[in-house]
Amino acid sequence: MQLKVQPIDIKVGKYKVVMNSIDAKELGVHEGDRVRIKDHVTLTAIVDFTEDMISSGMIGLYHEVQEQLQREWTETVEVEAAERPKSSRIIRKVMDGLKLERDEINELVRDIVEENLSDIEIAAFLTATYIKDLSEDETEWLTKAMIDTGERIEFSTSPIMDKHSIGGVPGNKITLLIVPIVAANGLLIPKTSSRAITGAGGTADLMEILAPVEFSAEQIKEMTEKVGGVIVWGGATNIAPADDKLIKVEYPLSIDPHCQLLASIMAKKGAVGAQKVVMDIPMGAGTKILDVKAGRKLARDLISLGERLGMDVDCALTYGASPIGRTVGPALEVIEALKVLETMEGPNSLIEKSVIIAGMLLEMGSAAPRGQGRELALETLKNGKALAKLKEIIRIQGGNPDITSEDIAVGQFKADITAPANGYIIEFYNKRIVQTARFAGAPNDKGAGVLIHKKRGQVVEKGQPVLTIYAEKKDKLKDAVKFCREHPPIFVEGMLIEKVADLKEM
Ligand SMILES: O=P(O)(O)OC[C@H]1O[C@H](OP(=O)(O)O)[C@H](O)[C@@H]1O
Ligand SMILES: Nc1ccnc(=O)[nH]1
Repeated sequence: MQLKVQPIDIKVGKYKVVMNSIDAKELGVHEGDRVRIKDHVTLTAIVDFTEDMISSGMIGLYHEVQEQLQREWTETVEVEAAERPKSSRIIRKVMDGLKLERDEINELVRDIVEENLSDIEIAAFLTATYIKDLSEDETEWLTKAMIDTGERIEFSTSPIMDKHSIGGVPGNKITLLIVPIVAANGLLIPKTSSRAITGAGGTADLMEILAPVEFSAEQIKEMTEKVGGVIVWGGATNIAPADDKLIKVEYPLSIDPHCQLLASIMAKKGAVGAQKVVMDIPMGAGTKILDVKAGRKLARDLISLGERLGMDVDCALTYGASPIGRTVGPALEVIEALKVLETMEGPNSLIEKSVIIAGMLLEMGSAAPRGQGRELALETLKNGKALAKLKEIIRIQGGNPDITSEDIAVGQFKADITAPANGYIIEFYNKRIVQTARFAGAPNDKGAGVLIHKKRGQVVEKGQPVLTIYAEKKDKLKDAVKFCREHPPIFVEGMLIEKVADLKEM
């Protein structure tokens, strides 16, 4: 079928076209099916429908397709129905709970990287693995395929250190302290982070307030060799490029399936050439890992996957049932982390967790004798060497090294959430805190988030502020306050959970 080209100058991150339903029917394609566009080059694209947007006889080409075809809009193209990629059958196999061959996993990852799969197909793959985990072999192949479809960094010195958190605990800004502590002690740590997955601010979202986070693999190597460390966004690099494409679909579902989490983290570590890695596994109610048993299993899986990739992995099971520190959301978290670096003033949960994990890295990298890593890490914080190193990292990434915690702006709209009764706070719901911060606009609105005044175990009086919500937009603040009122993130001893009068309502 010959169709006249209508350019649509929107980037959708995939080869996608819009067709009128009459033409689509004639061609025998449905939404989500593939068409082959034949011009001086041939490409396969995913079909979208919108009757009013495109008239019959025309085909809308999104930016990526136009770029590939390099044609003017007046021209026509030949369009024919195409088969779906083989990967959609492979995904079906995962949905049926069947084991995949290594070649199939390679093909699937290649199609993810080359944007040949729709978000619906990727969501089906992720959901299937959420319901039934991939085997150890499949997870190893997935990780290796993710590494092999991108660039790799090879350093000429060793050891190359790295850390990663599995996420799931709000306010986990520890990377901003750990990377400079480790680099200040002469070790190399090329840290790649993701943006928020289930939270309200990933490390990449935080670091972006201080400096650009988008660099090529080559630049990461160069910067790390110069100053000892970087904190960059993995998604901007061609390092394990499948990772961010999967995370983009995980984010709206708020899921991080076990095998995907392993592959996502370990592919990034493998691709930067990390040799000695510490994993932070936050545990407890409202986190990704509910108890010690599950935490130990994940630790074993991470260590064993590390062995398969030739990496030495140690794990820290950490307390995650309450947020780390007192802030959740990018700007608030950066302020809190900088204050600790500047003055050592800050919550113990943040300082202690950071120095313990930094200490483990210092010992693994032989920068501190066994048993003395924590002390050295604390000393590096106290004597200002960590702050000086963070400034070097900010400078080399192109940010302003003179920035202080005072310079960082939070959202101009704010509202307090007060205690509903007198008593001890006996529950603190992580997920509701994250949801509140997300309703307020985090992580995209950097100034949005939640400041926590009172934590679990503390006494409150009725009417006393427990949280302050910050937002950059008034409407978002309203949404966050409404959510918080309907789903209180804290529970004070003695509060009523629910009144039940009629069994029929249950
Ligand atoms: O949004 P949730 O799922 O909580 O966690 C995702 C965060 O956890 C990891 O932290 P880090 O890079 O080790 O500091 C990721 O890179 C990301 O920043
Ligand atoms: N799935 C993931 C969890 C935490 N960090 C990541 O990079 N990826």
